Amino acid sequence: MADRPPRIHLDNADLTRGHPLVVLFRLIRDERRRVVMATASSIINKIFDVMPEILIGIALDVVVRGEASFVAQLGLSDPTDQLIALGIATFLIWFGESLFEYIYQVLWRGLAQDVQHRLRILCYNHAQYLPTRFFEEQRSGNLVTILNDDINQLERFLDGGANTLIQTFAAVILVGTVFFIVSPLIAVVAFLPVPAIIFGAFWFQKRAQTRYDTVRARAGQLGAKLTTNLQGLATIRAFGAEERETEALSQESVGYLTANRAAIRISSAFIPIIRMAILSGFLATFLIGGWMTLNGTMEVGAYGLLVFLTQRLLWPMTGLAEVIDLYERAMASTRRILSLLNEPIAKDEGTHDVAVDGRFALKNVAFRYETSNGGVNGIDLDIPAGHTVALVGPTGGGKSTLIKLIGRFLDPQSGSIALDDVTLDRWTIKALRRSMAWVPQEVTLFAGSVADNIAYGRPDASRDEVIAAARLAEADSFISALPDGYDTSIGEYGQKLSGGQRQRIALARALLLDPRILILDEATSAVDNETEAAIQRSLAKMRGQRTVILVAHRLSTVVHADTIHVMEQGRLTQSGTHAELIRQPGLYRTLWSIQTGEAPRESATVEDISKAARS
Ligand SMILES: Nc1ncnc2c1ncn2[C@@H]1O[C@H](COP(=O)(O)OP(=O)(O)OP(=O)(O)O)[C@@H](O)[C@H]1O
Repeated sequence: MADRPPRIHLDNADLTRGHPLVVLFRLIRDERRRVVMATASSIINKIFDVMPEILIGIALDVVVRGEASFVAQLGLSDPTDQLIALGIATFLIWFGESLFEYIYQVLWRGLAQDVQHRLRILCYNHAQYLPTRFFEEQRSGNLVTILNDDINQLERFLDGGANTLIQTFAAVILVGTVFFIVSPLIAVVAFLPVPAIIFGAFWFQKRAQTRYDTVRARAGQLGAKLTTNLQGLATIRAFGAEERETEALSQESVGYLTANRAAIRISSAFIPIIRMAILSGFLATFLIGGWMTLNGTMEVGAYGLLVFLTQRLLWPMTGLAEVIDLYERAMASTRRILSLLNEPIAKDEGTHDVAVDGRFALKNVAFRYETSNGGVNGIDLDIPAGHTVALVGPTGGGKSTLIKLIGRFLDPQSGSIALDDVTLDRWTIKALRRSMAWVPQEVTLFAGSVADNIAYGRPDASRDEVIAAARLAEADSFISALPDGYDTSIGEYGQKLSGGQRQRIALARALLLDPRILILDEATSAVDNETEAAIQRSLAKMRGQRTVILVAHRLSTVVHADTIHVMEQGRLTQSGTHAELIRQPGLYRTLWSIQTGEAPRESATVEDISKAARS
């Protein structure tokens, strides 16, 4: 079944309602038959498991009472025949026990694997649709911990916990029945510790619960710190911060360790306490049964049977402690998993899904981040189809926020953004994603070949189409020079690609989509002059064919734009062509002077200026 793709519920509302355990069962509701078979195998195995004790009692009965024994009453009068029959029964019982142990192990552990597989895919899939804002507030390492660690905790519980619970319950019923048949008096005495054990288990569970919640939260923090540090290893090394970071990580690790110790102190106390309760039940059977046998009111075989069975009844209950321990850890993890699944996904309620022209109209758009005062305010902006529009301005001015709003990765809190006269919330997300291609500053390359990476948005693209896109992005010549050309593996070679080469692959990837709208988010900030010039040439070739929105710090990138908008403190403060802006006093002219190192000449052509800026 693990091969079957899991049923994905994007709307998890009805799936994740209720107690975590109920949610787990809901998750495997289509596996009812397997659960029933696994439960039956656990019970049958338990029946076989208590049989040897009964056989010991019967064997004692045979050797003590001979021809008057219980087995003799079944028709086997010769004690030797009785022993042989008992031997055969013992063999069959052990064989049956082993067989059903194998079956329940395979079934329960298989189910545990399926549950973890389904939850992992469900969570990952859900995470992909969460609003951008969620990730800006979460540390991604915490998400990795949920997807890995927390789901593994759950698997550990399901692996053996369900079986232990069922078998303990079955043992109480089975052994209790035998006890009541043989001696109701001893049955009552032997069962006296059971309520104490169950009470103890619940007492323990209550105390353990909060401690395990802390353990899981600490595990999330530790995972987040580890991920951040491993990703930023180059920076740590460059600043010689290794010792400081080891100390910081050690503090997180100590936090996790301390939380675990608190949980361990509670969980370790359970078995010794339960052992004392078991001792009282065992002693009662031992003494009262012995006294009754001495008095002749109980057979030796029955006495032996009860003494052995008390162990069978009470000892497995110590296993409850371990199960409750696993259960508490698993439920703490499940609560974290469910809190992720209950995060509302980004709204996709639009229905408009037609070919896109690429015309934007923003009216009085405002957006403010909850966790800072940053954002954008009062944005009025028209972007005609096929125009190249640039956003420039100081850091923190709101450029990235604005393009996230245009791409509908964020929704404005007031005002409206329309694409081709239809507000963004009325478009399907699919249509928006299909029409806009992004070239980010930080390029992510995935495992696979260079060609696979260029074709990431259109896996069905032919090799010719991939090469054409690479040519347009001026990436073809360096890709052809790689050891295996377009088939060069990114896994083996990715680290060796320069920032500029990665950037050109990203541009090719975007161009292969042939989007109506191309968004370059500081795509040229960190690249060499040659790559910047190459990207400029690519953009020049597609002028008028698609709407291009580019965010840039380097003004040389934007001189050719049809309109340049300057953003400061979340507002648009200047708009115009390069030639217009350079002539007016304002931030653009100041930035230009700083970047070129000279005051602009009014007669300078765009090409002159561009050259000056790049030199
Ligand atoms: N995820 C976030 N949570 C809270 N505040 C944010 C977040 N992202 C940005 N901000 C704030 O919003 C404001 C605008 O940021 P934004 O990233 O849009 O500016 P920018 O012009 O793109 O800057 P840069 O040129 O440095 O990329 C800043 O004050 C920033 O601190």
